[in-house]
Amino acid sequence: MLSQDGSGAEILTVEEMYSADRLAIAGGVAGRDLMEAAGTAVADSVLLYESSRAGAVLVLCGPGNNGGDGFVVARRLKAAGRAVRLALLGDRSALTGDAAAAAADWDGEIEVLDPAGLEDVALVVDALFGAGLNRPLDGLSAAMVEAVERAGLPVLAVDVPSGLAGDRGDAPDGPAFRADRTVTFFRKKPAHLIVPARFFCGDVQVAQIGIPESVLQEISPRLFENSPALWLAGFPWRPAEAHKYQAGHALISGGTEMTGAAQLASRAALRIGAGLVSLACSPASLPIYALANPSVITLAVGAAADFVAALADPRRNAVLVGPGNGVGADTRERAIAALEAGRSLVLDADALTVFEGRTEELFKLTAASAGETVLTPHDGEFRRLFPGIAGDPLERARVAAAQSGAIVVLKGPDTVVAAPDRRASINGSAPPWLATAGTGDVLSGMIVGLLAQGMPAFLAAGAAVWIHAQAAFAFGPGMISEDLPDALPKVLARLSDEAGRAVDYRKIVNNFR
Ligand SMILES: NC(=O)C1=CN([C@@H]2O[C@H](COP(=O)(O)OP(=O)(O)OC[C@H]3O[C@@H](n4cnc5c(N)ncnc54)[C@H](OP(=O)(O)O)[C@@H]3O)[C@@H](O)[C@H]2O)[C@@H](O)CC1
Ligand SMILES: Nc1ncnc2c1ncn2[C@@H]1O[C@H](COP(=O)(O)OP(=O)(O)O)[C@@H](O)[C@H]1O
Ligand SMILES: [K+]
Repeated sequence: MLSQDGSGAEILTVEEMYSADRLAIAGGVAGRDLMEAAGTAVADSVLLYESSRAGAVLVLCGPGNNGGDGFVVARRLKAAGRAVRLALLGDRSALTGDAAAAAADWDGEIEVLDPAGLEDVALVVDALFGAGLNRPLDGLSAAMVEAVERAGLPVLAVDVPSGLAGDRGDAPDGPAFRADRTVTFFRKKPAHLIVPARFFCGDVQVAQIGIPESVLQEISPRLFENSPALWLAGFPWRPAEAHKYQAGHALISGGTEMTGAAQLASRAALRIGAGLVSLACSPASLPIYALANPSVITLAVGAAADFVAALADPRRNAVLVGPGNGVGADTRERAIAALEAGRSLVLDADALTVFEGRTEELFKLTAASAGETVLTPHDGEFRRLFPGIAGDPLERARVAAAQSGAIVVLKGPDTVVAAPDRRASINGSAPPWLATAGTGDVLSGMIVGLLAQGMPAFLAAGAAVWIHAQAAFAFGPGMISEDLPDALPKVLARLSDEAGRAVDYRKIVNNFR
């Protein structure tokens, strides 16, 4: 499965990466060759992207295989004519296996790791610890991190910046290198994507080192970087002969005071392709909604029973409750009605908050519902709904999905989409200008729009999160939430080109000219 940069979209835990190494070696690839390829990829990256800063490359080697990679880097750089120094943490005689062999091939000096020895250094290659780090850095390695940071030297990390645990996205327990670039091997690891760990990695480059793709069948990863590779094949492009009812009918619950939220969601649901959108609101607020949204059907819903009646039409196949709905019994009743009607459902914002302390009731209903449910909390809403769940965003989203039986979209700079069966995706890049009022409403509207078109919830949520971020990139800084729905067509056009559908549309257009 290929992601945008051409590497696989799978993300491997450290344990899974060790399995990949083991399986490759069992399949006849020599461990020493993997290390040679890894070190060579890092050296190539140094030679390709290094700035014109004067001075030597200082390779810091640790006691394990990450250090072994470092010896290869140093040898390759020296062979390419680059001035290079190498410093080792610990004793050379303590090196074993492939790392000892790589050290034996290094014919230069082996310095003692010394935080005071940073004069005339242009770039630091951090090969102290990679996947094997099992406790916070201390002593000499911690002092080295601090000295490099004080000196303001650029850092290229091998596999993972030392001090970070590859599996974890939260802040490191001790000092860690802040790398400008990290070269990792075969597939990314969780720390390369989850914030704040991601911020320690800089640009992440994935190098292929000879591990065959076939090892993934045995490993069967459950975690992916969010990219079209995950969901494009299931994207609901309109067939040429479709009428609007075949593209689904989303029912969106609107509030009485915060009327903007449901309008943003409705526009987004239409832009992402829902055939029809009905917006249910109080009779008093109906003129506000109706005047501003000519393509949206407005329904006056006074009492809870009116919302149940609106759900009676089976063509209203996907429902969104929450944006601007208000934290009251009304909102909860609407959510419950949608669950009991067995619709595909998105619960966002106030529809999450109204279940604070009542999650047992909610989760019983999600389990019993004939439709899939998507919960889209930001961090604050997540804490309200799932007060006992700790860990980094990936772990929290996964536990919440298992507890609730719903797809959980934990929003942030690294939005995680998790399913009850542990499938999860992490969105690797979203621009910070998405952090503005109303963008979450747009996202929930996009998800319900895709659900209405029949896309399975895990894929719909992943697609919406990715497209949402891409639309924000396409618009650029200064974007406000109103801009987002109207930025969707550009991203959809690019995607439909990628999916090969654009050809069909062009044929149709040309036939009529
Ligand atoms: N064939 C392969 O497998 C390939 C692997 N590759 C490379 O190998 C890397 C993984 O190598 P690895 O497993 O040897 O672990 P690594 O990160 O070097 O450190 C382990 C050592 O550190 C020690 N230690 C841990 N924490 C510590 C601390 N805080 N402070 C001090 N010491 C600490 C720990 O010692 P101990 O726990 O026994 O005390 C142990 O001795 C991987 O990231 C990639 O770069 C590539 O070459 C491709 C092929
Ligand atoms: N620092 C950030 N970088 C990138 N995206 C962000 C950042 N902070 C928030 N977002 C995204 O912005 C959106 C905000 O949603 P939400 O908090 O629900 O806003 P609102 O309630 O105002 O609609 C989410 O999609 C989230 O992933
Ligand atoms: K490292």
